[in-house]
Amino acid sequence: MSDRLYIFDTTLRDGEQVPGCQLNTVEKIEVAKALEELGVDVIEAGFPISSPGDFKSVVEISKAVTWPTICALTRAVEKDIDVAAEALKYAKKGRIHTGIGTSYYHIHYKLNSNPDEIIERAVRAVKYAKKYVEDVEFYAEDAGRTENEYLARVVEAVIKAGATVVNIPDTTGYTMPHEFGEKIKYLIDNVRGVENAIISTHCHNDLGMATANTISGIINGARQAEVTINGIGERAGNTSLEEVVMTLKSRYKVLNIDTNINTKNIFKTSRLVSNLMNMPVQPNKAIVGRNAFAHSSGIHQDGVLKNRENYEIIDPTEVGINESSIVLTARSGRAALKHRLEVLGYELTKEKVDEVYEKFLELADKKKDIRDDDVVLLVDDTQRKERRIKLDFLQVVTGKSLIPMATVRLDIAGEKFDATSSGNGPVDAAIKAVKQILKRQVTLEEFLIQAITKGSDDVGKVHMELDYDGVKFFGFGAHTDIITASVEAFLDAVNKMPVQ
Ligand SMILES: CC(=O)SCCNC(=O)CCNC(=O)[C@H](O)C(C)(C)COP(=O)(O)OP(=O)(O)OC[C@H]1O[C@@H](n2cnc3c(N)ncnc32)[C@H](O)[C@@H]1OP(=O)(O)O
Ligand SMILES: CC(C)C(=O)C(=O)O
Repeated sequence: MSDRLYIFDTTLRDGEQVPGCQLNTVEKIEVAKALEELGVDVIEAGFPISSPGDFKSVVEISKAVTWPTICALTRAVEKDIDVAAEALKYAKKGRIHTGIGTSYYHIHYKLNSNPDEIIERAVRAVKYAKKYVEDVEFYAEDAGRTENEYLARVVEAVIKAGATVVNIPDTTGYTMPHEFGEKIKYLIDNVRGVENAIISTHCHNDLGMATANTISGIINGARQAEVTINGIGERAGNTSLEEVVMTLKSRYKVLNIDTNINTKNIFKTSRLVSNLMNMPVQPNKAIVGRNAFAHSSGIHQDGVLKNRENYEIIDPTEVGINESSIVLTARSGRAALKHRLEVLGYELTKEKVDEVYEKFLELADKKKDIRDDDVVLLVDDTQRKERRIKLDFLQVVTGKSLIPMATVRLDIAGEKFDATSSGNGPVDAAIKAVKQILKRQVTLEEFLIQAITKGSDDVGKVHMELDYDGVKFFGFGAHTDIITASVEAFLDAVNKMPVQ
């Protein structure tokens, strides 16, 4: 039979401690409702004594949320507990989360106390909170750096005092997975009455091991994990909800542990939190980062297109992402390009794909990522080769305090023609040189240049409208060099005119 892990979300408390991530009450309610929809068991809604705004948020979240337990944080201080209890009065299921530091540092340098006095304060706080609510969670702050024998004494005492959940935080993110796992196992094996409480993990990510430590704690008997969306939280952050949940889901056969999380809501909740808190998700963040299901190198893309599971351990739809993405870069191969062409509606022969691929590599070496627009332009560009009048060569001299000059060589039905011209700008000089060769009376009626995306490495798109003998001809060109794009657009229109 499988075991159940309770998910305790502290995005609205530990996550919200991050500078710049503070939310107002309305925003907090929106996040709380999303967390409820996601299926978390406990929402830590705030630290009510800390400010009137946080107090109000805990009150309003308690009213707005239907079934998850609403938790409020306190110190081992009676006034904190009174205020938390007051804030939780509308919660259908309320929990007070109280606690105190237990490491040598915290006892001596933060609390100016001693180990026995800390146990007394811990017990007093739990008993005091029990006057208000049945569900009392105790945290042994900095448990990660607390000696196991002493920690076991603290845990035993608070469970005896009535704690229903005991949180073993690695507050400073100091432990390694084997140490954290051993700590949890030590408590499970040595604390009398441990079966009367749930042991919880609350790991910070200072050494990048928050998720590994949490999983190690779970393997060793913890049955509640304290997590945040996107792993946000004090300093380097907390354990991320999505990483823990998807580890349990992906490695179910080994771990045999369930959660109540509706994983299909993970991505949208991640984006909601990121947007409301102005906290971008790093692109390579596991599960929810922009690149978590994006494949950019040719060998991987080919593998994914043959069978997604060659390079993906999670089906992106399981976390609410529509599909894996194949990102075209200079490291992509023909399989990826062909796939993109097909998505865009092009069925090209192998030879044609090879031709487009060569152009694609030239462009991809200049431009960081290739978008659909670029691919369309590349196909158009290879078709351009079949035209009667082609641009063979273009050289432009331009700059501040210089007269712009352009030299153009055109290939007209296999014969080469050169011309040089000045102009009031480099485009004007180039078009004048082209006109010298063509000797046609064409008028440029409209000229539009656009950058397709955003970077200075972008492809410039040029649209032109020419008038020849009272008839309009439209031309289109695209290139990372806008003067080349302009000449190509001009020639595109000219190629559509009747042959002289
Ligand atoms: C590890 C964590 O993430 S814990 C949660 C951290 N979150 C926050 O701190 C946000 C909310 N905090 C606050 O709003 C304020 O710090 C308050 C309201 C709690 C206290 O404010 P102040 O009374 O001005 O105290 P201040 O913040 O300067 O110092 C904290 C005091 O609490 C004591 N303290 C710290 N933790 C605990 C605890 N768990 N139990 C009892 N006392 C504690 C400190 O020793 C210090 O006491 P001292 O002034 O006698 O030395
Ligand atoms: C208050 C506790 C649970 C905490 O946030 C920590 O120790 O990191």
